[in-house]
Amino acid sequence: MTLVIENISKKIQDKQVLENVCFELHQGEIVGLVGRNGAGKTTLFGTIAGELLPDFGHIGLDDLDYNKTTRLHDQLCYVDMPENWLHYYSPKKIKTIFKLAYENFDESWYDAEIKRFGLNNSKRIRTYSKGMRALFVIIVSFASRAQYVLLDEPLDGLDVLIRDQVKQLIVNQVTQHNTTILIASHNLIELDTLVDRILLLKNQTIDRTFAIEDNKNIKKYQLAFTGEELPRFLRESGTIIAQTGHIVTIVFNDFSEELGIKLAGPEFKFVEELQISSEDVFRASFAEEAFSWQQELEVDA
Ligand SMILES: Nc1ncnc2c1ncn2[C@@H]1O[C@H](COP(=O)(O)OP(=O)(O)OP(=O)(O)O)[C@@H](O)[C@H]1O
Repeated sequence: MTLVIENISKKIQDKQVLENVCFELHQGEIVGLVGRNGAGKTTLFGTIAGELLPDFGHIGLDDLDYNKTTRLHDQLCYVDMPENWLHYYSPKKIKTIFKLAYENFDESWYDAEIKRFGLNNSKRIRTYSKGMRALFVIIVSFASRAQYVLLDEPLDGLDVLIRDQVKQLIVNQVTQHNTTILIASHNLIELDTLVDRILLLKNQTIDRTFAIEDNKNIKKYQLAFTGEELPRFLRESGTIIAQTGHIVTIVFNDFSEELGIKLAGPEFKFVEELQISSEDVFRASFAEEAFSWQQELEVDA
């Protein structure tokens, strides 16, 4: 089964938030969704889940239209706490609601996890702390046993110990149930340890998809140049994410043998390849904005 997001466009109050968003999610994948604040991640989740109607485009599960096929609705779970009305209810009550909504709801697993994490079964979710709410969302979403689970900032507000447990829950869910999980997060370091690939939402659309593990062409270097000026080919072939005097940290999206030869030349005092992370790719994708802010700060100072 494949979830197909096809040409989704959405305007909110005359503002184009999403435009021609296209991607597919396959069974058993964990995929990250990243973007700047206000990029439209939550809007995209709401649109995929059918809470918001797209202006154009459609969400398909294989050949069927998700929004128009009611029997598909237990194949996807998105709980957008705290906005969701569910927060007025206790886990005990929510169980009865979810059992009606999700045919394969795993009651015994749900009860066991609520108990294991010490969540109060009779207290309304709105009285929970931020971290407890986040934990509850993950438990109820996974207990639905929906094929597709959308998690918006699932690790936000969780302490380190619970975070480790939650990451384990995510991995177990995929290995044991072949669930597909789409995770929106600003925590790129943690995403790197979880996801198979990352979708970058920029300029209202999926600007790029990347997988750090598989992509041997994305490289990060730290180097010191010898001359007065930064060698021009660096700016043309890479994105500088940090510079202090003659020392530069640069990300190459498409590293080649030819570039490797140039870096070994006399223009550089030292050249060292560094381990790349999604955070570096993110910085490189928004380098122009970061650079213009830096310039504004320097003018103000
Ligand atoms: N109900 C609304 N009314 C007006 N504007 C909205 C509404 N919901 C979202 N927007 C606007 O749509 C844009 C996308 O918002 P959204 O919450 O989807 O972004 P996001 O990527 O999830 O942001 P963040 O990372 O900060 O959570 C923003 O400019 C936001 O102001």
